[in-house]
Amino acid sequence: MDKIIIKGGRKLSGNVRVEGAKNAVLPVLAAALLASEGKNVIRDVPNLSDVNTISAVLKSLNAKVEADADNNEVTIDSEDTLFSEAQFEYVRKMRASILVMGPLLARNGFARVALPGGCAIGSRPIDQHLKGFEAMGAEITFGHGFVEAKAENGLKGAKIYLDFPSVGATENIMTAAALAKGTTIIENAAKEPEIVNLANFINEMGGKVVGAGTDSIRIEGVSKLYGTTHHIIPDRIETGTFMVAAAITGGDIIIENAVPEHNAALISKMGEMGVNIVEVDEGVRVYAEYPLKSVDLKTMPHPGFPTDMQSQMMALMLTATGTGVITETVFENRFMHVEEFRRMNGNVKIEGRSVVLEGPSKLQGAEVAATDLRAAAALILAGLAAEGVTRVTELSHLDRGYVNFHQKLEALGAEIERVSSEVKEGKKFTLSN
Ligand SMILES: CC(=O)N[C@H]1[C@@H](OP(=O)(O)OP(=O)(O)OC[C@H]2O[C@@H](n3ccc(=O)[nH]c3=O)[C@H](O)[C@@H]2O)O[C@H](CO)[C@@H](O)[C@@H]1O
Ligand SMILES: C=C(OP(=O)(O)O)C(=O)O
Repeated sequence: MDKIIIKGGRKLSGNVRVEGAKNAVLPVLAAALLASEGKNVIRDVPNLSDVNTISAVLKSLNAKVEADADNNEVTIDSEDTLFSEAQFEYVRKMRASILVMGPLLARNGFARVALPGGCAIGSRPIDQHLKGFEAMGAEITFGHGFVEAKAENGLKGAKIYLDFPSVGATENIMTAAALAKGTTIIENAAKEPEIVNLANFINEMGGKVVGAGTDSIRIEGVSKLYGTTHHIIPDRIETGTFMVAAAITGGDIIIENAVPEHNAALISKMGEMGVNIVEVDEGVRVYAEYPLKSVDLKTMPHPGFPTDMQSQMMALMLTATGTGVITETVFENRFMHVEEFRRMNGNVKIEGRSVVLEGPSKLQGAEVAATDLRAAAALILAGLAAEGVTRVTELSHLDRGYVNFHQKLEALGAEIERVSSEVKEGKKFTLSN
């Protein structure tokens, strides 16, 4: 079992470059299945375990997938007839596997996908995805742990109002509608930058999608889509995580490839805390000096504050002065990391869907376990600011969404290493509590 070991107290400085966005590449690789002629070449693909998982799903569906990890490129050839079933072994590993449902339904008129079930951050139902498919004429059935959608006479365009601007439902409905007969309108659609990225990709394949990035998306179905070359947008959550890394250490770093407009809510909140974030030619510069002051924040669908930055901001707020309240409105159970922060002497308690922080906490290094992807990053961030040594385990979560996270932090001056259980600790530097 790997662990990351951090000796806190170093200010970070220098430049770091963010990768292509995990949450943009997963729907794009699934949507590549829509092309029945020509190959799709996807560029700026991050080398993540989730990308390996979605690639395995595509292969299991009879697509040919070639990864060139050195050049961050994946090529997908989905010209042959596709199989219609996505197995539990993939969906269990990664919920985003459900995103093949829209493209399969569009291509084959049938899709059978293992039900994803809940995960560490909440129950995460898919009713809004299915409501969209049903409105387009699919019949939905459940059995033996699978959900099936069948549209024997093909999908028809429809007007769909989402109860909540679900990212996944918006993506799945967009891809299903791309090859449907007629026009589909998604109202109360998700507005995340990753939705715009997916709409651009569908259009590059020859589709007709307008309105992505607003709450009303219009998709005119076309009869065929063609392989193309597409670039993935930079990862706004990796960007945000490095913004917090600079701030929590009182450091000064430049994040290359960052797109500030994608992180407006985060930049505004960090600004309220006293962190300086300025646009520079390469991306953004982030610098901070203690003491930071605590704020209140509430996670919301984009352009609100992103739930995927909630745990990292909690780490930062632990080091800030005053009382802060974080309210999670997107997922019902995304506070598993709170107990781990308490093990690090964090003064934080859960009150319903909020946590209350009384700061600053004098963070102490401890052994902690990552409970989900962003919690993994947040615990490492807390370790950068803690007194003594922090050991973070359960790193499979981290590897889903961050490329070379500890190497990037080390290059910025952090005292950090990753060891596997077979290797003795303290290879690079002397670690003691
Ligand atoms: C691969 C990917 O892009 N993952 C992101 C995506 O997840 P994902 O697409 O799963 O997130 P959604 O926006 O769909 O989910 C948000 C909320 O809506 C609920 N819901 C969703 C669909 C549905 O049919 N019914 C329903 O009730 C979910 O349980 C959750 O409480 O957006 C989330 C919200 O920004 C991010 O945290 C995830 O990192
Ligand atoms: C929750 C996340 O991802 P997923 O939806 O893939 O679980 C995330 O990226 O923080």
